[in-house]
Amino acid sequence: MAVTPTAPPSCSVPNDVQRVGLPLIHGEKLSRFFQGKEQITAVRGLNFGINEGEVTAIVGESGSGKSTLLKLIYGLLEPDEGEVRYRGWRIPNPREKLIPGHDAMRMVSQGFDDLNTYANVWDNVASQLPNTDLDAKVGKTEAVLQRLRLAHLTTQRIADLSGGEKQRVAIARALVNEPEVLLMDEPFNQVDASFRETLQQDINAIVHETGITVVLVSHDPAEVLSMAQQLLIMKEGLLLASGTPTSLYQEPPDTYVARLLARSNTLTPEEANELGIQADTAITIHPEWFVLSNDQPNDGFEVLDALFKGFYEELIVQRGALRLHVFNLKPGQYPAGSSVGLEVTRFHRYR
Ligand SMILES: Nc1ncnc2c1ncn2[C@@H]1O[C@H](COP(=O)(O)OP(=O)(O)OP(=O)(O)O)[C@@H](O)[C@H]1O
Repeated sequence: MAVTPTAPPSCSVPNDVQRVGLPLIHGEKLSRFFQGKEQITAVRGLNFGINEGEVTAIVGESGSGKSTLLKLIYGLLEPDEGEVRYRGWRIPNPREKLIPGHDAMRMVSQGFDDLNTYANVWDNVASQLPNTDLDAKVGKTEAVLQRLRLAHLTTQRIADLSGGEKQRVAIARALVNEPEVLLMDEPFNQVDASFRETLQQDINAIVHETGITVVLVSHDPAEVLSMAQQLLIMKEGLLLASGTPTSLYQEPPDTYVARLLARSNTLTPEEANELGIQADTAITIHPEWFVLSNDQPNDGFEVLDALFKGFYEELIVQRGALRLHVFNLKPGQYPAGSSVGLEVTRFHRYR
């Protein structure tokens, strides 16, 4: 939903004029450089929109500019070019605001730096609220601790918690002020798979119940494919693509996106031809877009390795110079050294 006219926020920039009709968060020609021995381009020329009440994930390989973009959205860094707007109002930069960070947003950074290690869970969260209304302070703290499944840990010191529990406290601390936007840098980095799933479900439920907008950074898209409505894909400071996880997964706009989202196989036209596919440009075949069989003993691929993944295996197979990654849903059927026939059920052609 596009932004409609509103009064300026408490942290508005003098003389700024609201631009209506934009998405909730709108970035335009946004660039940020750092001075090292040489100039480092952290983000360059980004144009993007983030919708209200959705989860948006910024994904990309290490050093692609994800954290820098998150800090520019929050107002912790000043853009060198371009701007970011929230509800059509420009986000103040650190020179324009005494305590940097937009008033309607809260950020959970990597490494729990904001938590007071020697205080208990309750005090870490409650300290975010003023003492002007003590009943409200207690009620809100209790509610958010309950919501994040921390009610049984209120008297524990942060130092005695697991990484996953600390992450929940950091999120509770950010949410207790009822921000309109929650920004999170690698929120699932230090947590195991089963913990990650329940935390994702809890965040999704909070988005659903409160209408909060969530923007998170992840270097591993597999973590966020199921929870984000939009992905912003970064590479070397550029916004390479944006869209829904499904559309970007099924129809990747280029080979970087295909590799990032699906650990996909990228084949030259000559390699595609070896699989019986006529192509003028590179093609992509995701590892699950194959049917495996024992039917081609002379024309099969040699299994170089069978990597155990639980209910499936990732086979690394080779025929001549052509090497592929293929998923096998019947672990143990094609051990290393055996031969396997492959039929391609689907492939993606780049335009
Ligand atoms: N304060 C800084 N001073 C100098 N260079 C910086 C600074 N912050 C970021 N950079 C550089 O900008 C580029 C983008 O960094 P950024 O942290 O935004 O990437 P990222 O995608 O979040 O990486 P990661 O996934 O490894 O955290 C990198 O080359 C980084 O070294």
